[in-house]
Amino acid sequence: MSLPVIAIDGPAASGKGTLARRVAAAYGFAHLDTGSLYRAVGVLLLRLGKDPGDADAAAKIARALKPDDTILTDPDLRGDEAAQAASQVAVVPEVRAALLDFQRGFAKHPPGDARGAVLDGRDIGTVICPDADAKLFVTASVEVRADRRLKELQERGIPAIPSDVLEDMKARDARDSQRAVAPLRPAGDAFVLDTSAMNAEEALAAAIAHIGSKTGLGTRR
Ligand SMILES: Nc1ncnc2c1ncn2[C@@H]1O[C@H](COP(=O)(O)OP(=O)(O)OP(=O)(O)O)[C@@H](O)[C@H]1O
Ligand SMILES: Nc1ccn([C@@H]2O[C@H](COP(=O)(O)O)[C@@H](O)[C@H]2O)c(=O)n1
Repeated sequence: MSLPVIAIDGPAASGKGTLARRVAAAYGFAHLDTGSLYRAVGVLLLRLGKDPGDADAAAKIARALKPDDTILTDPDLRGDEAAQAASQVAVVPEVRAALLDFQRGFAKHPPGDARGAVLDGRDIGTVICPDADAKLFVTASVEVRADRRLKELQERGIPAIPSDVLEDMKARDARDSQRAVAPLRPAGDAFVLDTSAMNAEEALAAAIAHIGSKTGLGTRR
């Protein structure tokens, strides 16, 4: 019998990662942040001194990526350089193809004794898990998202110029939603959750209400 899968997609800093972690904890599911896979490919490419636009080198790295590779938890993945490199390697069809089995493997056989899987990214509901039991598309206005990212950077002690953060966010949105392969868009059957005026608790409550209505699943507490 297959285990339940929840797909959570959305643009940068929409809060999908925060929501995915909380949904996974609420249901006792394993969570995969699929952005970290693209970030890992981007960072490894930069460390080899290659250009993030080098499609052949990026595809080779993506094919070799394994679930227990230490790069997947490397703090360098969280930086803006990694985010920009990730969105460049993410346009390469061979990179996306190489990471497909990794993600579907996680959804089908989540690690440990997890009772299901939550995957967050850009194409989970449309490409990776089109048969997911529930799909959410988390969004917020680009200004709200840039403000969240700015606060996050400030909390980490990283200096940032507000207008640069907003422009970077717009550039990544454009690259992610306009690429030819697996562009960022809500699946036809996704529940669109605009968190512009919601805090993380309110977003979680709305997500749980939707997941419950679609699947009949109850949370652990
Ligand atoms: N509903 C919310 N209200 C306010 N802040 C939020 C909300 N959800 C998340 N945040 C904060 O916004 C920032 C971005 O959230 P998060 O990392 O979850 O976004 P993301 O969509 O996964 O981003 P990315 O795609 O860039 O990894 C974090 O600092 C997080 O704590
Ligand atoms: N399913 C996915 C996940 C991510 N990407 C690309 O990676 C970049 C970084 O993702 P974050 O979620 O960590 O911000 C993102 O901008 C996408 O270009 C993807 O294509 N598909």
